[in-house]
Amino acid sequence: MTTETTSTASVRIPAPATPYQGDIARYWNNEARPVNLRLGDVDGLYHHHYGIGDVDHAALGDPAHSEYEKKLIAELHRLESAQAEVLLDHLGPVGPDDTLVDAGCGRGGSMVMAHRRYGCKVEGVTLSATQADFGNRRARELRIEDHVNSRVCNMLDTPFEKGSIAASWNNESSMYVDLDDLFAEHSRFLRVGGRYVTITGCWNPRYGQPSKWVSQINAHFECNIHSRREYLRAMADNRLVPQTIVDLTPDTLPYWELRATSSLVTGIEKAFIESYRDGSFQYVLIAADRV
Ligand SMILES: C[S@@+](CC[C@H](N)C(=O)[O-])C[C@H]1O[C@@H](n2cnc3c(N)ncnc32)[C@H](O)[C@@H]1O
Ligand SMILES: CC(C)=CCC/C(C)=C/COP(=O)(O)OP(=O)(O)O
Ligand SMILES: [Mg+2]
Repeated sequence: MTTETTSTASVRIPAPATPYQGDIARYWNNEARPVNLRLGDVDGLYHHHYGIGDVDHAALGDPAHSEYEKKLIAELHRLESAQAEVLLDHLGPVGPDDTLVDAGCGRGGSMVMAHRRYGCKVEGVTLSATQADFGNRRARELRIEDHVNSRVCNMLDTPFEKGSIAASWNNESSMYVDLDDLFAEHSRFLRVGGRYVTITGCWNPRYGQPSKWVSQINAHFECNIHSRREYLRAMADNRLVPQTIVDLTPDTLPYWELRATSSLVTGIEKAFIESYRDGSFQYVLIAADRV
């Protein structure tokens, strides 16, 4: 089912592997929310993930000031980029000759950051041709297209050679796939001793089952949030051994509380805030060694 069906400015578009993947491709092809585009416009790094860290209230200043909304957007963007920096901190030693894989790369903001930090190649895969075109256009504008490349490709079935990749990650993209299939593919293309990192939202087994808030988030994004237990079990089954697990829930709440006050709200803020507060949902980073 990987017949090429069409192509856009810079990418080949294989047929979706499943009807669900076709739905997700359409979802991201049509996505143009101001909360993502206006934040990306701040410095040209376009993210589709959330923020962590303390809000800088001094930088925000007086809410009555005419420049406040602009400052608020810059602050939300700063927290989202801080999230990506923390993910990159956990990739382990990476050199300029290495290649990294961003699985579910969105518009490519994290890929640019990884290349700037390590000078390495970064290969991104997304189901969305719009996103891959966007990421490749940004890479050309930044003159880093020889190092940063996005393609339309199922992250469960990539063209990367066995053992060829130094490190790889999923940043808020693992809730769209079966975790066994996902980690089998990372494990295949990662070299032994390589590093895998994910930042994800997962439901908390201590709560019992997915809460109504988690169900709302799934419906909002057409995704299927896994439990923390599923992550650890699927990693263990696929030669990925957790080295670091960080509960980022307390670090992401300030981002959501700030976002809920902005003009760019999308309606999903309450579900994140309530589920993080009631303990049914957690925002975690897991960094694992490929053994
Ligand atoms: C919430 S966005 C995260 C984007 C990016 N990681 C970031 O931090 O900005 C989810 C991404 O996962 C991608 N995705 C979902 N399922 C996928 C699959 N099976 N193969 C490749 N990409 C997939 C979507 O196309 C989208 O780019
Ligand atoms: C933590 C979880 C469960 C994430 C689900 C995946 C997702 C849609 C992430 C954010 O994308 P986005 O930046 O496009 O979303 P928004 O428009 O809400 O900012
Ligand atoms: Mg966003």
